[in-house]
Parts: sequence; structure tokens; C-alpha cells
Amino acid sequence: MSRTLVAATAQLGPIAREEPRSSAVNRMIALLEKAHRRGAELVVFPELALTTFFPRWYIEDEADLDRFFETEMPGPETTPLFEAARRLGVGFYLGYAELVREGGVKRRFNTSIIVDRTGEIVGKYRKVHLPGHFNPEEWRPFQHLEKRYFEHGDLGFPVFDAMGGKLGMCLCNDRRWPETFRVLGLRGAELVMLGYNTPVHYPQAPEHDHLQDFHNHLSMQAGAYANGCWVIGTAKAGREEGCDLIGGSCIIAPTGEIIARTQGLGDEIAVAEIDLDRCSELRKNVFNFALHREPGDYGPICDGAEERAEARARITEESRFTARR
Ligand SMILES: NC(=O)N[C@@H](C(=O)O)c1ccc(O)cc1
Repeated sequence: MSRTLVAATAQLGPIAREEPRSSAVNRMIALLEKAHRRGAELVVFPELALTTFFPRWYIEDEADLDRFFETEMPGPETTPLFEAARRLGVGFYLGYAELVREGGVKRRFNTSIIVDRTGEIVGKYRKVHLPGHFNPEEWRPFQHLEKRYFEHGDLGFPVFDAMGGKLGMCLCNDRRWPETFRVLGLRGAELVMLGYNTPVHYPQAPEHDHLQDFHNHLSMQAGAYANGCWVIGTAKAGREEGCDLIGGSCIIAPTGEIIARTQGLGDEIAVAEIDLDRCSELRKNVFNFALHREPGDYGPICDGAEERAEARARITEESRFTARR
């Protein structure tokens, strides 16, 4: 089997709060078709790609919140995307808000999936590094209530055999944490796909606003290089409900070089051929983990796991939307 894959990042421009799923799905199908015409076999869509980035609002009414979540995948509104993938023979990565009922309790996750060329779901990931805060903070121009609306992902960082390679996923803020890429790298990921919704304005340190694009690429390029893997990062970009989101969707080689990127802030694709065998240029040399990694000196990386889990459980009990239902 060939180890090269033509892949596309499929950036979305803003999605309005009242924009129906069908509109977002139609926009994604148009990008899928465009990517297919340019030879793409795999297309990477953004985080929370079916709706506006709703954690920017404090939503008190549970029914209002639930409207942003998918209870089945594919459901009636997302089935056309899966059908298009099957018809075109193109796989995809998709981020969405997932609502599952377990033992009468609602659980909410910020989730992504891999769908193969036959339209089957072959992998699922639930976001681990949830950014933002639990309770509304009035001083902010926009809220960032991911910690309130989502539970910590409970699937770890799995790697899937799909599309002829080893594929890993993460979501947005995960890319800022080297541990994300390292765990995926240790599991042999050859391509890491991720979607993001990144505001230009960082209210805690507005003096960093002009660095958002830089930090985005810095994180992803470092993750690719230090683990010898391909990275495809896809933005939801542009001015969404008054909030400016960065673009800069790109395809990054295992050397850390950006080899394709979007230019604007709207619906747009960038395409590149990726050779999965190029991972060995790094993984057999400077980042040969078996030969050069020194885990005996990395103890503090995993210290505090139990305390963290306890703290999370406590906070969940006290303030998380999910836990009160
Ligand atoms: N959706 C996301 O995960 N967005 C995050 C990111 O861009 O990494 C993020 C992190 C910190 C913030 O204060 C705001 C947003």
C-alpha cells in the first residue's frame, strides 16, 4: 500500500449562532468536493465545526445548551457529510460537541472523530486540556466556558490504524501542551490532526494578542518536529458573533516546516501530498526514542496525577453544568 496521502486542511469561516447545522454541513460538503477535485483523500475540519463556538456565552438554560450538542453521529443533519465522504471516497476528521446519556446522567465532551473513505467512524477522541473557566466572569468581553460545559476527555490520546497510516487526534488547546504530541508520538502517530477555535484577543494578557498566530504555529511545528510526525491544524476563523478568530490552517511536515497553508479567514482549503514514510527521517535519527529518550529523568511530568483527578472531581461536583443535571 502506498505510504503517500493527499490531505487537505478545510478551514471554515465564522458560523453564526442561529446558523442551522444543514448550512454548516453544506459548507463542509462544498470543501470536501473541492478538496476531492484537487486529489485529496483525507480532509481535516475544525473543532466544534457544526456550530458557532458557543462556550463564549454563559448559557443557563439546559435546553439552549443542548441545542449545540450532537446526541448521535452521524445524526439526521450530519448524515449528508458522511454520504459525501463515501461517494467521493474521502476520509475526514471532524470536531463536534458530544452529548451522551449514561445511567440517566448527561455527559458532555468536546470530541473529534476520524471517518474513513467508506464513511465509517474509525476513531474517537475527547478533548483532554480544556481551557477557560467554570463560572461566568463579567469582566471578559467573551466568556470561555469550556471547563463548565465539557467534561475532561476520558479516552486519553489514542492512535488509530486508518487511511494506510497511524493517525492521532487532539483539539485546539491540546496543541499547546508538548505532552499531547509526545504521547501520540510514543504510540507511533505518523499524522496528528487537530481543529481549533482561537480568539485573537487574550483578555488575561492582551499584550500577547499579536502573538496568537505565532503561538499557534510554534506549538504545532514543535509538536511535529519533536515527534517526527505530520500535523494538520484547521481553524474556524474570522469574526464570529463579534469575536475575531485566527486562521492560519496548515499542513506541517515532520521537519516542522509548513508546506501548505490557508491565506484568508473564510471557508478555504489548502492541499498537500504527505509521505508518511518521511516520519523516519526524524524518528530514526535525532528523535529515535528508543535510543535517545531518557524517561528516567522525566519523573515530574507525571507527578500529581491523582491530586489533579481529585481536584477535577471536586470542581465538577461544585460547579460544572454537567454535574448538576
Ligand atoms: N478552543 C480552545 O481550546 N481555545 C484555546 C486555544 O486556542 O488554545 C484557548 C486557550 C486559552 C484561552 O484563554 C482561550 C482559548
